[in-house]
Amino acid sequence: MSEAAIIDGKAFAEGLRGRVAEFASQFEARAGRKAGLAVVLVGEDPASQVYVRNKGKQTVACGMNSFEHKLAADTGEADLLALVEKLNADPAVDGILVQLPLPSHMNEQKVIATINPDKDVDGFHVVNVGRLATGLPGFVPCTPLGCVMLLKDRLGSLSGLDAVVIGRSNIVGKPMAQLLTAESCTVTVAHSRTKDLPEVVRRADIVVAAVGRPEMVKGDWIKPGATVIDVGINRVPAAEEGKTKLVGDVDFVSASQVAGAITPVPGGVGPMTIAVLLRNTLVAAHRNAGIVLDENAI
Ligand SMILES: Nc1nc2c(c(=O)[nH]1)N[C@@H](CN(C=O)c1ccc(C(=O)N[C@@H](CCC(=O)O)C(=O)O)cc1)CN2
Repeated sequence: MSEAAIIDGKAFAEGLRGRVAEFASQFEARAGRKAGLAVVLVGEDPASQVYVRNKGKQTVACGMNSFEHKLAADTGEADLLALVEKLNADPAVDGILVQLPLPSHMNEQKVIATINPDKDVDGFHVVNVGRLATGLPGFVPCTPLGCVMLLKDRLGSLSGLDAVVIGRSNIVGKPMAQLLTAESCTVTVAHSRTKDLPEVVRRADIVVAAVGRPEMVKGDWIKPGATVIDVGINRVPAAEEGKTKLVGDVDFVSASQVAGAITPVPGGVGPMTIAVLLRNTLVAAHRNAGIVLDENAI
């Protein structure tokens, strides 16, 4: 059996950002203003700080406005809600994203529910969750939409394929299952209580691992030739004393001996998250300005 093809999410994300930049420039010419994304960070979580910095840089690089709001970790929930309301009312802001996780004294659901669904470029608001579930146009969470883009780029049509999604989070597992169902896959959602998980995974043409457990999915769980999408980003100790490294939820070394194609970590799904966020922001800008956009062209 030959080694799996590597699905290069970093390169795909770069191409997507290039298309966003082209359409962003056309939007500016037609609307007389740039599309704008507001990102709110509460606290000093180091990983979140990096993600927010990268979001700002990539937004500007695509020719859109970036509005960053950094709040102290002890900010009251009411103050965060007031900021979100202000951004809802700001016509320069097309997309609003509150970086997760929030400090434990804040109610994430309440904060997300305060975002105007038509500016909710994360696709986390229940209105957008409902739109996705019923096939209405809305916003789809960035990571699962990025996974589907990679899958369609690799496989073309997904129709009739057996897919297993491991993990049932609101951010990845559940929307992923709905997107794959919309692509006419036969979808199984597996989780910590699934009986004989390796056997369930072995039936799948497409495996999406989003469970948050380092290298849990082993090569002998994978059907030969299957496409494996690894959403996990786990920091673990490296061989060298005192160092760490990133690994996914899939044991890459054994899985890549069996799979037909696989996303690496880093450089697979991760870079798609921000690229899709920029795409969603541009879509929001067109909808908010009443300008028609062929959303499939981006
Ligand atoms: N409001 C949101 N919060 C969070 C989201 C989200 O989509 N919306 N997702 C994650 C974090 N995230 C973006 O916010 C994100 C995660 C990972 C990457 C990425 O490019 N990962 C790289 C590795 C980066 C590294 O070296 O640490 C990769 O996998 O190649 C981008 C964005 C949680 N919060």
